[in-house]
Amino acid sequence: MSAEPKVSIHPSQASLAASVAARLITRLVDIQSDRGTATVVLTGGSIGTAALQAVAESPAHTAVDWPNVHFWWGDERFLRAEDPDRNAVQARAALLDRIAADPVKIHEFGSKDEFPDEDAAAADYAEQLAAAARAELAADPDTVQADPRLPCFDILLLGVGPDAHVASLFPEMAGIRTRGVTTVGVPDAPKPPPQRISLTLEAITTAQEVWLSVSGSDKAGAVGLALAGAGHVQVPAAGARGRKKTLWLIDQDAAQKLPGRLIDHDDEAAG
Ligand SMILES: O=C1O[C@H](COP(=O)(O)O)[C@@H](O)[C@H](O)[C@H]1O
Repeated sequence: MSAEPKVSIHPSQASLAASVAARLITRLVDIQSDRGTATVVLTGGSIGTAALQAVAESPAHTAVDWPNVHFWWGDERFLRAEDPDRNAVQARAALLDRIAADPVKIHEFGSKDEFPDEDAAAADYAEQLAAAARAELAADPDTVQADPRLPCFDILLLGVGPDAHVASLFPEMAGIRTRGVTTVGVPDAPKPPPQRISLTLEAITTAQEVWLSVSGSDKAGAVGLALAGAGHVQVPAAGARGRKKTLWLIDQDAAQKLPGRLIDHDDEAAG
């Protein structure tokens, strides 16, 4: 089960980041009003980090019950814990250190300070995820999990690289082909740093909602191919879909090669 992509186009990178932030705040409030807690999977990258900063700067963010939000990551760069290039370090500066998040619910990937290599850190994250899934089920036996090894991800945020990579799953490489596990160590990413850790595509597609945020003309080709229905091994972003919603939030520069049938400037269409 996966949702067909919907596309929302924004005039600029700044308005895109503000829109992602506003949507995220609104959805978290909605989810928490139903269930009390919410689970979001964060991304690194330019727009992902700008959107988190926009959340922190929005007066509306106080409507979210932040101590009851779980934060996971779709991928991480395998570096020392406080390296400024780590996605978690950037997310902390942009948002997590500025809200009342519960440290126990901030689930970072392990670092080079703790693990000998990216495979060991990936295995540890898979175990953290599985433990959270077990705890979720114990707290509410009616929880419907898409995969018993994973907690229910309400919203999973992704950026997209110019080569169409998502998380740290790069075209034609082993990570995007990996099946049967929830996380994967990436020893040889073409984008620095080479050592990374990522959720697998199977894990990403368990999310209820997958939101891909993309800005810039250098990514227009990747967006066009992904939305034209390319294969996920060549174009990983094409395979990133949510079970209930797949939402592409892009700016006009990234929309230049969008298949015509998908162009809809009415933002509500992607709601
Ligand atoms: O390295 C990464 O790149 C992608 C895309 O980043 P962007 O700066 O081109 O938007 C990001 O989604 C991923 O989390 C990150 O590790």
